[in-house]
Amino acid sequence: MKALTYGSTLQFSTSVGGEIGSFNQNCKRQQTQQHFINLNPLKLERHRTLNLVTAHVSKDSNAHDVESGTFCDSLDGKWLLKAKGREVASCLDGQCLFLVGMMGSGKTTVGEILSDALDYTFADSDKYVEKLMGGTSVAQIFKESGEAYFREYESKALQKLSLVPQQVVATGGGAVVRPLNWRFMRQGITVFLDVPLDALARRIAAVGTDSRPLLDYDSADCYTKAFTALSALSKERSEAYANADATVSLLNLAACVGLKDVLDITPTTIAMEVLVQAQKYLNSKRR
Ligand SMILES: Nc1ncnc2c1ncn2[C@@H]1O[C@H](COP(=O)(O)OP(=O)(O)OP(=O)(O)O)[C@@H](O)[C@H]1O
Ligand SMILES: O=C(O)C1=C[C@@H](O)[C@@H](O)[C@H](O)C1
Repeated sequence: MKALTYGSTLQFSTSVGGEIGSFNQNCKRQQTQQHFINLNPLKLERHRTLNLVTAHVSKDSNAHDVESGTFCDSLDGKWLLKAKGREVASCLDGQCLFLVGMMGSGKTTVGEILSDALDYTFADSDKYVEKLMGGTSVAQIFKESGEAYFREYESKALQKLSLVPQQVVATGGGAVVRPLNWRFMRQGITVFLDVPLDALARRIAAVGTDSRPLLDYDSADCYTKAFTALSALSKERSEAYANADATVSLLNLAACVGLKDVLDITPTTIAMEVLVQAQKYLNSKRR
């Protein structure tokens, strides 16, 4: 049996039913190539005891999965995410969590997972704008009425959404540029999903640029036009994204879980890191 040693960096500390358990992920692979998941037996609610001391990782097949963070998508990983979610929800005390980041950074995908972990509802500000506009798509609004018009409605959407407690909100990629929007987002906490441009362009090229009007402007191949437009937008917006209360850097996270390609990090692993960073921020505010 292989085992993983989890020592630091990704710290999933859970407090459930009064008992504390900790899940520490050591990013540095042991010289010996020995892997060992060492988790304290966790006393669960309803007196169920989950013994997470060992995760059975077969020699050949599953070791890579664990190292790559797929562990987080296992049953134990999902349980840990839920436990962490409860812990962070109690610190949030009903405040919303706003995800900010470039188009394709995973705000919707990760946001839905987070809402489940926190027992929050999920809202997508682009979808909210479409609802306010009687079902007209964002791409159509850009085409028919222009970006400035869309931005007005985006601010209205964020204002409305900021009034509803216990929500995870996936914001539009450009929401950060308007100071007014920060007033609404500051009602809750903001987390920036920082994804390298090349990875964003590869993701977007896989689904096409049709629904993302700011990227759909010339006849170059999908990857090139996405990369070119994202680079320009990212330059304009990097300072604004840095205003977020916490940042999840996919580059750091990939290094941490021993992955070469950030696109191999699962949404559940990213969601866990959002919770870890959000909690760090909330704790620092308390001090
Ligand atoms: N960690 C991930 N692993 C694999 N695919 C992902 C991951 N995160 C996002 N994706 C995929 O990337 C694409 C973009 O993700 P998503 O829609 O969540 O991003 P977004 O930040 O909400 O984008 P936008 O601001 O443009 O609406 C989707 O096709 C989604 O399935
Ligand atoms: O980055 C942006 O400016 C945008 C991102 C999308 O979420 C949409 O809000 C819209 O396509 C504009």
